[in-house]
Formats: sequence, structure tokens, C-alpha cells
Amino acid sequence: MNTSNNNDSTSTNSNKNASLSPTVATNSDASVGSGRASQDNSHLGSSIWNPSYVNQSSQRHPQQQQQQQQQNSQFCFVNPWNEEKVTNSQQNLVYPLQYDDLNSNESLDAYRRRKSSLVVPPARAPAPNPFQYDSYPAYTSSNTNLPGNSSGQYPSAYQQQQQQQRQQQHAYQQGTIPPSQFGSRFVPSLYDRQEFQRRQSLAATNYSSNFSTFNSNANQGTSSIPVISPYRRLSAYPPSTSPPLQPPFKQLRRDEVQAQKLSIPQMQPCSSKNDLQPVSNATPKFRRASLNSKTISPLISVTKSLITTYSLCSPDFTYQTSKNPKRVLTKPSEGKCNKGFDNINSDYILYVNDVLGVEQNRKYLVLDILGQGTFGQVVKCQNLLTKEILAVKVVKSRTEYLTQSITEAKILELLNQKIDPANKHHFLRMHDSFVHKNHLCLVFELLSNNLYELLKQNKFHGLSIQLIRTFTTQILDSLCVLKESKLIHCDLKPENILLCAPDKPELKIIDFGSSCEEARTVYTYIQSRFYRAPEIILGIPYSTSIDMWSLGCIVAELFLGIPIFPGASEYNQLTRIIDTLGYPPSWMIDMGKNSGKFMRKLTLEESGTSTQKHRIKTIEEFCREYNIVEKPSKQYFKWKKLPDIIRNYRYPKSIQNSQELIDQEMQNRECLIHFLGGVLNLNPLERWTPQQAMLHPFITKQEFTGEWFPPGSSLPGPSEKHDNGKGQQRDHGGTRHYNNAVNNNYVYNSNSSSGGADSVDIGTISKRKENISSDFPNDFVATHSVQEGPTNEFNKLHIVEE
Ligand SMILES: Nc1ncnc2c1ncn2[C@@H]1O[C@H](COP(=O)(O)OP(=O)(O)OP(=O)(O)O)[C@@H](O)[C@H]1O
Repeated sequence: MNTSNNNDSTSTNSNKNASLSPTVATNSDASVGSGRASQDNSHLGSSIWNPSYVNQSSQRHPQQQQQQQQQNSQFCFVNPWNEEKVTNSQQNLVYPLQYDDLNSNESLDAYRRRKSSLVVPPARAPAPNPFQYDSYPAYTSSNTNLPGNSSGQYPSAYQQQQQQQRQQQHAYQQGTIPPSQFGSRFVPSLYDRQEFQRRQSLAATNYSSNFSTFNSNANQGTSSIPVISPYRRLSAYPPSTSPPLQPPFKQLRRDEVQAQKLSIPQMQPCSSKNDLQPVSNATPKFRRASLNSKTISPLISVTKSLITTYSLCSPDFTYQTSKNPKRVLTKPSEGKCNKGFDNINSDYILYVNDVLGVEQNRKYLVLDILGQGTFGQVVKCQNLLTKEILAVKVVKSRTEYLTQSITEAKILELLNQKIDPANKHHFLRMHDSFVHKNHLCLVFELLSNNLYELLKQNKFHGLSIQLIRTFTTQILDSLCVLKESKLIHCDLKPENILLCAPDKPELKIIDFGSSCEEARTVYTYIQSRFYRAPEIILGIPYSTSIDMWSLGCIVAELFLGIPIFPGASEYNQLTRIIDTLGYPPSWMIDMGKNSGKFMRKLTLEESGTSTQKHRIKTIEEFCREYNIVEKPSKQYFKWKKLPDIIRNYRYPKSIQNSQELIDQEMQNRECLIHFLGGVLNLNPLERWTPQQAMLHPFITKQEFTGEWFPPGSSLPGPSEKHDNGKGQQRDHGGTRHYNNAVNNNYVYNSNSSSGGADSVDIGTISKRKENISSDFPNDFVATHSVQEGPTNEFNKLHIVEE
């Protein structure tokens, strides 16, 4: 991620400089090396593009630097490979000052950058030439206008050498010297790889051109043996025998390249295994210079090594990561509070490459955003010391969020250090916490997608029962531990259950920002609406069993792909629950602080013989009473009752053609229905505990016979009880009749339920996850939205009822 971000930034920077530095790598550009040297490179450290030559050059005396710059303007350059300041072999090139298109205001350097092209790499580093004759232009019949041509002006050493070579070849053809000797004499290091490579880093073309010159000379004689250079001709480099390039040299070079294309490679006789050894060419045609290797491919020069390329091209080019334009991660990004560090929502405005924290081992480089919630933002970071990639939750700077997040940190500390030190029960691990610019930052282990994202990836199709079982078992394991520790999570939902890795079905529970001890249930407005237990909606004291309700909703959602109770408001939420599962027991309604808001007491005449004493208000009654507009509840599923919804959910494609698999699936579904019945019991006192649910055949994979009783419970397991809308419940083929009304065995004692009498609504402090649904076009093709979190994607979703 770091890399990609850097790349992001790099490309931005590069674009910015694109007009400045077209793709250039000419001889003249080699001067960039020394040009850069005069700049302040102290910030560069040991970064990839900061070769030693830059640093060393930068240590030069200012006078030397000035001198150097003057030399640069004469097209001298510092060889980036061997640190030697050398005069370019082509320094005598007449640069086209007289060009028509040269703007009089334009500096020569700028002109060169504008006119140059990467097609021709910068001149190779001149170095001591192993071939003396390379110092002289080769004689060919075509270059008779060269200085020192056939008119007898060649130095005698050169002529002697040529003569010697001709003799050697003749001797070889006569068979007086063996081929190997001939080769090695003729080309002193032809088969010496080291030498070959060394030469390749030099002006290999020089050799190549001389070689072919000799070849052509030799062929003029009696020779019938083709002497073939083992090297690919480096036509991109101007051969030393070429005349100095004249304007327009680019065109000349192009012509030259084209002319060289005509040379047809010839076959070489293969007499031994060694002849089959491939000869790799370290400086193939069109390769560009780089600073840390001799040549690089064009692709690399304009991608991975773009910065190097620019540094070679432009003396003005400087690159500093810290100066990159930073990608802002926070929205809105206008600084409004906290001295401009925070936006209007008191969220710290985060940028890619920001560093959170100041202490040596507590500096975290911001890489990307992972999620945003009520309490703040979660960003992917790298610990600058350990290089570990982590998730940092940057809490809003307001006191109420800070206080609540301190509670989250304390609960996580308790879970990590005391309750689950061995990291076996699927709780998020917290590594560190610190304050940055008035923001509490909690450092967590980095996890992968949450379950909502997983469903989204699955196009909101349900998961397999097998996978649901795996996930449910792990969540139940966590809930067992929480219950034993008398802790309530209070915000269980798919967004707060994260995969440890994208490819493993291992989960962790996150976000303990709403969590509380069972004995201190001070907040009454808790849980995200879709996963909100009926006792919270009605306003009665609550316990760890609210997490079991949320679990039931999550399990149903994993099966169906979409939430089972996607309430558009609290009223709508309760309506959906009652429609699907029936009425809560009367004692809950009697006791609930909010019951009067949603329920109406039945008169004796209305209730008749039924045990039902209440009914939910009609939408008209509710809207009239509260003077609000409540949209009619949209139906996502064709069926209303939970067992029908599950039974009639479409089969996965993989089993559609096998009756045996369908029967197996239906058996599993019956087991799931029974499990959900026990977990989604409206009566929190009868709702299964996580320990009980763990023993259900849906989890244990024991055979399900249609009946199951939680051990230690005198209550029967759930049957299919449905309210017929008149306050009466009837069985739908269930094996037992189950009265959902208040059970005399369970007289609700508010004192026993964790002292919830003093509940306080803390307003914005508590997590108000108001999930707002919008209208859907019809019952079976629907969209709905959720206020916060990734569920917003739901907005765009068309849910098709199976
Ligand atoms: N450790 C982590 N690794 C990867 N992603 C994470 C991690 N922690 C949180 N996230 C992502 O950030 C999102 C928000 O995190 P979290 O729920 O802790 O914030 P919040 O402000 O408490 O949110 P909420 O409004 O749901 O209470 C999560 O849904 C998840 O996608």
C-alpha cells in the first residue's frame, strides 16, 4: 500500500514535471548528474534514486560546483556509474543554437530537454578503451570524408593493427591457427564473459563498428569464412566512427537506425556445446540509463524508475516524498475546528503519508482509510520503527467520544490481557494507544473485510450453511466469554465482525465502543437498529441477551444476504419483528418505557378470549399521534414468517440439479430455523444463552430430529409460532406448542437485570446508528439505505426476492 501510495504521489509529481522534462536521455542529459550534485540532496538519505555520486558531488566546494556547472553548459557530464567527470566523446557536438525553433528566451538546457528523446540513451560512460583502434574512426569506403581517411592520414599504429588482423584472419582460413586462437586474438576478449561485460558497460558500439569494419575489409580479400560479431549491434548508440552529428541530429540518428536495420543477421556454425551458450547483451538496443544498474528497459524507465529517468533528464528535477501532494482521506476535508486540524465533525483531517504520533516507536505512517464510524476514522498505518502494518482508530476530538473511546480501550485491554491473553476467543487485539493533536488514537491489529463487505462481494446472496456455521461458532465462542465476564458488546452487526484474512474463515469481533458491563447498563439507546433487540426498542432493562438477539439477526442475514429486519424507523423495526416472529410477551409491553409509543392496549372486547392484550399501532395511528410521515413498510421477502422465509429462499445453484443435495439442504434449513427460533426469542429471559446455543445441532452438526431442548432449561425449544394478527398464535407444523406470552415460571425481576433502572440516554455520546430506509419500488425489487457505514451501498442495491 505504501508503495502504491507513493506511486500515486510519484505519478502526480511526474505529471507535474512532464512538461518540464519530456522523455530525455541524450548525451547532453548526462550532465544532469553534476547538475543535481549542486542541489541540496541532504534530504535524500539512501533512497533508491540517490546514488552515492549525488551525495559525493553535493559535498563539493561551492566553487567547484560553479565550475562544474560551467562545464555542464559545455556538455561535460559526471559519469553516474564511475564517478569520473569525463568529457563526453561527443562534446564537440555543435548544439543547434541557430535552430529556427529555438526560442531566444529559452535556456540551452531547456531547449535540449524539449528537443531530446528517450529513444537514444545517454552516451555510455566513456572509460579506458581496450581497443586502441577504437580511438580512431574506422575506415570504410563510405566515409571517405572523415578526417584521417584513405588519403593516408591514419596513425600508423592503427594501420599496423588492421594489417595484423588481416594476417590473422588469413592464417585462420589457411588453418595455421585454431579458431579459438583466431577469435581470441582477433577479438581479444570475445569469449571472455567478464571482459565482454566490462566492455558492454563501455561504448560497445565502438568495438562493434570496428569489428564489422574489419569484417568487411576481410571479406574484400579471399576470405570466404563469414566472421560474425557475436554481439547485437548497438545501433542506438552512435558508433564512434560516425561523423559528429549535425543538426538536425535527431533525424540523422533516425536515418542511421533505419540503415542499421538492414543488416541481416547471419548464422554461425555450431561446433560445440559452448557455441550454444546464449550471449546476453547487457546494453541492448534502446535501453536507457539508470543509476543503480547499467541499463534498464524502456518500460522500467518510465514506470518503476521514472524518478531516476527524470533525474537524468532534468537538472532542475528534485523529488521529495514529503513534498508530494497528499491525498486527503477525510471528508469533508476543510479544516474548521482544532486549529484547522479537524473538519466540522471533529474528525482529524487525514492525508496519505501523514505521520501520527511523535514518540520514536509510536510513529505511524498513514497509508489508507479502512473505515469510518460514529466514533472516528480507522486508517491503515505502518509503524515507522517496526514496519508493522496496523489499523489506527483516530477518535473524534470531542470529549464525549474521547470518554467513550477510553472505555473501549479499557475493555479491549481487559479482554486482551486478562480475559483472553492467549488470543483464542476472536477479540480484536489492541497494540497501543496515544494522543495525536487532541485525538485519541487506538492501534489495532490489521484485519480484513467485515461480514457486510463479504456479503456485498457475494452480490448480497446468502452464504452456504457450512460457512454460516463456521462463523456462528466463532461468534458464539466470543459471546460465551463475554457473558462469563458479564460484558455486553452492545453493537454486534456484520460491520463489526471482521475476517482475519481475506482467504480464511476466521473472524474477530471489533468495536467495543458501546460495550458495557452487565451491571452498568446506563445507556438505553444502543445497538444498530437492524440488530436492535425488542427489549431495547420497548425500553426495558437489558442484559447480555441483547447480543444474542443481534447474533440471530446476523445469522439470518448471512443466510439471506440481506438484513432480516431492515427497519426504516424504530416503529418500522418493531413492526417487522412482530410480523415475522409474533408479539413479545405482555409483561415486556407492560414494562417497557417506550411501549406506549408503539403499542395500543386492547379493550376486553377486542382481545376476546385471546391472551393478547396489546396490538401495534397502525401506521396511520402512529403518524397521526406523532405528527410524522412514516412510509409504509416495504416487504423484502415474499413470505412473512421466519420459517417460510428460510424454507423458500432459493437454493444455491450448485445443488439445484441434485434431489439428494436439495434434501440435505432442507434438513439443514430446518435445523437453522430451529436455531434461529431459540436465538431470536422475543423474550430475553427465554432466549438461549451463547452456551446453550453452542450445543444446538446447527453448531455441533449432530443429527437434528426436529426437537431439541437447551440443556439445563425447563423450557421447551422454540416451535413455529405465528401470530395470526388477532393476538392468537398458531403452530405451523411445529412439533410443540409454544406459548410466547409471559411464562409464569419467569417472573421478570428488574432488579435482577443488572440495575438498568437508572438508564440515561446520552444522546450523541451513545452510538446512534439510525438505519434509515428509503422507499422501494415494489415489494420484491427494492432498494434501501442505511445511514452510516458500508451498508450505504445498499442504497444502490436491487434486492430481488427469490
Ligand atoms: N482492526 C481493523 N482492521 C481493519 N479494518 C478495521 C479495523 N477496525 C475497524 N476497521 C474498519 O473500520 C470500520 C469502523 O470501525 P469501528 O466500528 O471500530 O468504528 P466506529 O466509529 O466505532 O464505528 P461504528 O459507527 O460502527 O460504531 C469497521 O467497520 C471496519 O471496516
